[in-house]
Amino acid sequence: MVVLENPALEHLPLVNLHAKQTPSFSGIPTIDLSRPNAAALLVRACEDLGFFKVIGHGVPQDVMSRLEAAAVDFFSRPLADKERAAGVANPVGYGSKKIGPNGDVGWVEYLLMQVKGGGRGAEPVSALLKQQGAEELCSVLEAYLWTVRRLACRMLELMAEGLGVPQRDAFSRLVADEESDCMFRLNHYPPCPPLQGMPGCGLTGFGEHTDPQVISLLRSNNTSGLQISLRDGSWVPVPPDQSSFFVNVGDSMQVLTNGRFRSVRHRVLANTSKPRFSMIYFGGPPPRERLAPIPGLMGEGEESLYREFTWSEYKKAAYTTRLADNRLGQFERWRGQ
Ligand SMILES: C=C1C[C@]23C[C@@]1(O)CC[C@H]2[C@@]12CC[C@H](O)[C@@](C)(C(=O)O1)[C@H]2[C@@H]3C(=O)O
Ligand SMILES: O=C(O)CCC(=O)C(=O)O
Ligand SMILES: [Fe+2]
Repeated sequence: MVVLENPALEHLPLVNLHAKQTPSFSGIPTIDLSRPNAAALLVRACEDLGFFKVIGHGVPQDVMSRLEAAAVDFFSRPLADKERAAGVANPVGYGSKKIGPNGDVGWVEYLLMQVKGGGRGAEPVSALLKQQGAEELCSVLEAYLWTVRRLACRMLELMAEGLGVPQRDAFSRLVADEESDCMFRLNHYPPCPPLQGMPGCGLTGFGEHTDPQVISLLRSNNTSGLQISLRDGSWVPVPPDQSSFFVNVGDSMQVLTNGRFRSVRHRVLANTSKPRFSMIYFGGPPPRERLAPIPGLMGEGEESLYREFTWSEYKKAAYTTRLADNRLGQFERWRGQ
């Protein structure tokens, strides 16, 4: 495996590892999708934390490990090869250290792809990859995206059921549509030695942020680094588990539930001894979709916390922000009144 070229550590953001702890935190909820109480537990986790771990998900282990192996192989190529094979990220393609267009950086290299129709192929990056000898990555990607999209829809249906929304596909239809704007990301965080002269500081792999989409499904290898933020602003580590999925509620889901589900802030710290590989499916709505609270969820006289906007407007606005910004803030109705 190659380590990122030109590390320039001094330009990467640091975090204080001695920051406030939360003694009362009872751990990341683990939900077994094969159990009959899954719908109620999903709702509780989305309301409390906006984050949970999923077991009994039905995605075959070999699909996950084959994709990881293909990703490890891709990231081990020379930089010029990776850039040629995927194009330089803008925003899709291969990126190293630079995240997004507005000056964010992290100790990470990645492959970001647009996913057609929620999970029916990662065009056009995969077309390029195929030409460049990454056939295994493309074929296993197809199988992975197909199963992970099904999993996303199943969880979104269970959430609707758990919330008592009569229309079972109220959320899932958004990521299942032919026009759905989903993305897929492979991240590689090389190990980073402890910072000399700065004890208690860690290097940021991927800075704190919320995901703009409806739902994100993350699978990683067994290397730690992911953290989530609780309501009091403290950070808690997420123990890695390569056989499970970790799911976060995105900004769009917070809007669809009028703030009942919480879009969780999360970040990744570089690990000092082992590389971390993660793969994340971001389920997003069709560009023209109007995002507003689901009517069946609104109490009598309840008003939307947000002014109405389309996913395409939200995504465009997101790309003018820095990672850590509160992207939903500018769409809140009562802001500044
Ligand atoms: C700094 C940025 C990177 C990002 C686009 C943005 O301007 C703000 C949102 C970022 C994010 C976070 C979740 C996903 O990783 C991502 C693909 C997304 O949809 O929004 C990234 C964007 C990116 O890396 O292009
Ligand atoms: O790589 C990870 O573990 C999380 C990355 C992430 O949050 C993202 O890509 O949006
Ligand atoms: Fe994220």
